[in-house]
Amino acid sequence: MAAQIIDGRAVSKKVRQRVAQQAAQLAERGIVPGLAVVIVGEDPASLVYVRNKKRACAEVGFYSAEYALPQQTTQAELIELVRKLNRDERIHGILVQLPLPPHIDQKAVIAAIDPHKDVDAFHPVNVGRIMIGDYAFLPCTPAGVMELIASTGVEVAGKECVVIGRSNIVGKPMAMLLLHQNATVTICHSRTRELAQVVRRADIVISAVGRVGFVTADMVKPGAVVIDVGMNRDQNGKLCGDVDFAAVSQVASHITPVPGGVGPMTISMLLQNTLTAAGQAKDPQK
Ligand SMILES: Nc1nc(=O)c2c([nH]1)NC[C@@H]1CN(c3ccc(C(=O)N[C@@H](CCC(=O)O)C(=O)O)cc3)C=[N+]21
Ligand SMILES: [Mg+2]
Repeated sequence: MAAQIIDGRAVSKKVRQRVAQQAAQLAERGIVPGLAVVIVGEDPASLVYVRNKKRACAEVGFYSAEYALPQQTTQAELIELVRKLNRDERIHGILVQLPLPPHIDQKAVIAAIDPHKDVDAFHPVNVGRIMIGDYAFLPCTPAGVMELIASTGVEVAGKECVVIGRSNIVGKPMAMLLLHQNATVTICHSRTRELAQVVRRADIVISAVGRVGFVTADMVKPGAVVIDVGMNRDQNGKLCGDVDFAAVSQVASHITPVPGGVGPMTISMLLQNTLTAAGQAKDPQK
């Protein structure tokens, strides 16, 4: 039987409706949530994401400011802008689009962001808070994945969850969110032995590898939930995930498509975090 397709755009729309309602309530207190998006260089894919984020902000009634800096911007100049945004009262969330050009130290830039405005949850303070389960900001992509799993009605507690990929942005925080919901979590990576066998144990598989066709049908336990975080381009330049969707959807119980799965949720959770940041900011009327 074919898997149920998890509609990331539909789940995303619900989250954005909730965010828009709460933004309207904040507006009564004179607060308009504001997001600054900073991009260095002209990577066409990054420019598309930035445009999507800007549009999403407008849809939920947020203020947004875009800073498009030239490729040759120095680290000092970028950090100076970040510090200016830290002080800017209209801005509640700061997103510095990654990756940055190779001459800029990503860690130094992330560390310069005020943790209260770090809506990506990449700052070491926020990463640490995720680790101990005491967080204001959820890491956007993993949080989006949790919402998608919740939308299936499949219980996470006690389940075998396998995360493929160990990045600081997806794999590691993903494992933490699953653990906080009492899953049994395994993280697989390029050095994992018998990866297919490990993945086959999973009730819930989350792939964040970055390789077309990495997750094949033989690696998936019948009835498993399969979440595809991959964002790759195939030979024809078409956006696709890590999962062999046609074959795996014959084995899984629920599966996310790419596009239309995790991607739209990432932006919704970014909006959610910006709203949270604005709600915790000082009330301008007091
Ligand atoms: N500081 C930082 N934070 C990020 O969150 C961040 C980043 N840097 N750098 C780049 C990645 C990538 N990312 C995406 C967000 C939404 C979609 C998205 O909406 N995708 C749509 C399709 C988009 C299309 O058609 O190209 C979908 O999957 O349906 C994709 C990718 C956020 N990122
Ligand atoms: Mg997607």
